[in-house]
Amino acid sequence: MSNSSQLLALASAIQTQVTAIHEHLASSGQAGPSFNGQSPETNYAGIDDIRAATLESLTRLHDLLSTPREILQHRSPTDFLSRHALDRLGIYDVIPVNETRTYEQLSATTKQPVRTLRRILRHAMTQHIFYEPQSGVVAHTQVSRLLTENSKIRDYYGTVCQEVWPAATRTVDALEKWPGSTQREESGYVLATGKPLQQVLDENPAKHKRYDNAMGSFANDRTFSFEHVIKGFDWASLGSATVVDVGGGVGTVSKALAKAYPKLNFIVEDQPDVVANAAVEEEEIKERIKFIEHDFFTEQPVDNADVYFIRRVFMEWPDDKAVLILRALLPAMKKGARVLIQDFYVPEPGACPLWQERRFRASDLLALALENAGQREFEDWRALFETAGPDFQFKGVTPVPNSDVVFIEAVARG
Ligand SMILES: C[S@@+](CC[C@H](N)C(=O)[O-])C[C@H]1O[C@@H](n2cnc3c(N)ncnc32)[C@H](O)[C@@H]1O
Repeated sequence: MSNSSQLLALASAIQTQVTAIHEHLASSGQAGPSFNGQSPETNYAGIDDIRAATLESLTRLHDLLSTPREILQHRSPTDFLSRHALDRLGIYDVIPVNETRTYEQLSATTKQPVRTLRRILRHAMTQHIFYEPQSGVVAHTQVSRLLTENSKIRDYYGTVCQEVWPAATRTVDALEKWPGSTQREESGYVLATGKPLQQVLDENPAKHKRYDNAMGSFANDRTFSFEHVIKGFDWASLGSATVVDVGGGVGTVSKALAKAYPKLNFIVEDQPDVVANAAVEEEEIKERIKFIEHDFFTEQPVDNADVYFIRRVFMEWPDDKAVLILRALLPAMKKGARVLIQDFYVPEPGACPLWQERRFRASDLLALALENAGQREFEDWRALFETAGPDFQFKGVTPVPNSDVVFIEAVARG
């Protein structure tokens, strides 16, 4: 296909895809997407795969039609400057979602000159954060409303601006200073702040709270929604089985699984201070969830479980430590017992839509900047189990439809 025919093919795909979206929205009585903060958010349930395919076609068409120079200009190092300023100046708190404010009113509240506020807000407006229904008057878009109403998402971007951004500016210095290091103490974050992230969080309760809240923002999205855990693996096929939730926090995920699968029993393991805050209130699952204190770098205390489930743990540890976590399971594992991991994953280049791959790779570099950590590709997961020892048989990586997550599976050879 010639390059210009490719443009036509993409345009035609977009026409078909958008027609399907339009028909779905019309038949479900929805007005369709709008940036206006007063409009309801569009519900794409049932057509999310078509929406994703449309975004892919659009991304490719947009990039193909951009000149090389424009491609370089698509992202600016100051993209986050206005978001950082809006967060720090508390602009979200001074414009109620159904109201408007003039720049003069905002100036009186924030003590910043009108011109500064105009520059910052008008930059943010190019990212659909606020808009001016008439010149000089600021109103909410759906994006600014989301940041105003959803404290978790706001805290996520607060963390991005105040922790990730400074770390990113020093990450290449760290790479030069400590080539190939995977130590948290040798990250861009440490060069930017003088301390590893965990220490900064431990010493600053407000930052800690914001960080924890930020992590919670993934609970309902394409990354770590419980729904992907519940539906993404055939738990029912295990029958009556025992699942050890290694590093399972206060058991939130085990509780959701226990409700969905009445034949499963769970043992949730975590550090003593976490287990101390864990409890099960619900009668229907109370008998099927136990908590124990366990350091996952030491030998696994629960013998002969069917599944050792490890979710959102490996993303925090470099390979040398991840291997230790895997090896600590082996003495307890019977033949055929599974290690089931749910974690971040980066597909091979081109194996998923470009807009999605950009997100995966951005989050990979985010982990590098903050903690010298990183996301793993297929080969990395396979190599991890290989290094952990011949007693593991790596089974592969299974994507969960309509999500950004995968299940990574291995069994004990016994
Ligand atoms: C990101 S959280 C994930 C929690 C849970 N698996 C989930 O998906 O919601 C990582 C968990 O690992 C636990 N953790 C960290 N170091 C640990 C260790 N050495 N032994 C056991 N748990 C640990 C933390 O306390 C935390 O609950």
